[in-house]
Amino acid sequence: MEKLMIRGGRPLRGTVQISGAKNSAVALLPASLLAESEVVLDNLPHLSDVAVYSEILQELGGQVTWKGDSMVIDPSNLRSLPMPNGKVKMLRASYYLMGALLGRFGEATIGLPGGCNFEPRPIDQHIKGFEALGAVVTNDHGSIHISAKQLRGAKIYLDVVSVGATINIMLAASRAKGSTVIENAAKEPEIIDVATLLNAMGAKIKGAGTETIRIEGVDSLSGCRHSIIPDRIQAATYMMMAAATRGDVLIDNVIPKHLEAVTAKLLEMGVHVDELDEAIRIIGQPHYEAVDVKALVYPGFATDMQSPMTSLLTQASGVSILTDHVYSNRFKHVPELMRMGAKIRVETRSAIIEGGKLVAAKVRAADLRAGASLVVAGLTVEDGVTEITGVEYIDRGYDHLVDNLRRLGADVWREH
Ligand SMILES: CC(=O)N[C@H]1[C@@H](OP(=O)(O)OP(=O)(O)OC[C@H]2O[C@@H](n3ccc(=O)[nH]c3=O)[C@H](O)[C@@H]2O)O[C@H](CO)[C@@H](O)[C@@H]1O
Ligand SMILES: C=C(OP(=O)(O)O)C(=O)O
Repeated sequence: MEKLMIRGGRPLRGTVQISGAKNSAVALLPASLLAESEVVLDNLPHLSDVAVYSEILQELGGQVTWKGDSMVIDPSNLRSLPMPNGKVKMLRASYYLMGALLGRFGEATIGLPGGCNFEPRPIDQHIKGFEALGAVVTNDHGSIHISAKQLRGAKIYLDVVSVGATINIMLAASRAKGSTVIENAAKEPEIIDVATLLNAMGAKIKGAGTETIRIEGVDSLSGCRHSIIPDRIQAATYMMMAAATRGDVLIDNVIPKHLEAVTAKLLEMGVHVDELDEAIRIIGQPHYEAVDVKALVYPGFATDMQSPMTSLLTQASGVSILTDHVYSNRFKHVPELMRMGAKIRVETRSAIIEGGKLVAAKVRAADLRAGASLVVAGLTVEDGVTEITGVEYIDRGYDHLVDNLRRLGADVWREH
């Protein structure tokens, strides 16, 4: 069993480079399967989710070659093989194979997805979208079979704003006959990134990033080169680490606009934040005010950032209330933070956090962002060593974490 060990209490100082976005990468990799020739993805993060996805692409007959931070994907010999089990269960984002294979081959059989299991993650809106495009969808003991002789464009209103459903429908509709309109679409930057790749492949998608997306289906898509947007969740986590340790860190290679919700909250707490063109500098302060945070769909404060934010709020004076309107039970980090001395109470969809010093403890990351929250917390602890297990979850979303933190002056290492 691997552990992440942190001897905290040192202000982080220096520069950290943010890699490409995991939540874009895991949608762009399946999107590349829609092309009939080579796709090159640049700025791809070296994460376990990306490694698993590249193995899935190879199982389907794709050829995958890493070249530094770029991946060359040759989908010309691809088939739509049934994938009821195995690697698809290791990832939430394996559900994008449904839209991609349906678009390319008119057929897909994919096991229900895995990923971080903080609460049920339904796909009813994805299925509603595929059915509206004319596909027949059946569930055979947890394996979803989707087929259509000919996908036809349709008007689809999403009952809930879903990033996954918006992207999955865009993937399939790119190859449908006629026009598709997605109403009440999600607006996350990762959706724009997927639409940018698909358009570079020859798709006709307009309105990505707004609540109405229009897709004119095309007969075929071809290869292209695309650079992935920076990871806003990783960037937000480093912003919180810098603030929590009262450090001074330049978070480089980011799109500050994608981080506005977190920047606004840090400023409200009293953190010094400088927004530059492609970087954000965080200068920690001795005193922070408690603030209330609501996790919402974009451009609101992302649900993926709320766990590390919980740890930062333990460093503020007074009581903060953090409410998650996307996933009401995403609080698996709270009992572990309480082992570290945090005073937090969870009521319905809110964590009520009273500021105070944390102590070293042995804790377990129950999911990816819960893990990130324990790292933020561990970095603040002045005496002793915090031991974090469940490191495999953290590896899903933070590449070169130990190296990055060490370069910023943290005393952090991994142990078996
Ligand atoms: C809106 C939001 O912040 N989404 C985040 C969420 O996306 P993720 O893809 O998990 O979630 P969605 O955006 O799809 O879902 C948002 C909400 O809609 C519900 N839902 C979703 C699909 C569906 O078919 N039916 C349904 O009821 C979900 O239960 C959830 O409450 O986690 C991803 C990875 O952690 C992030 O990249 C996304 O930014
Ligand atoms: C939970 C996350 O990932 P996934 O949806 O891929 O499980 C995340 O990125 O915070």
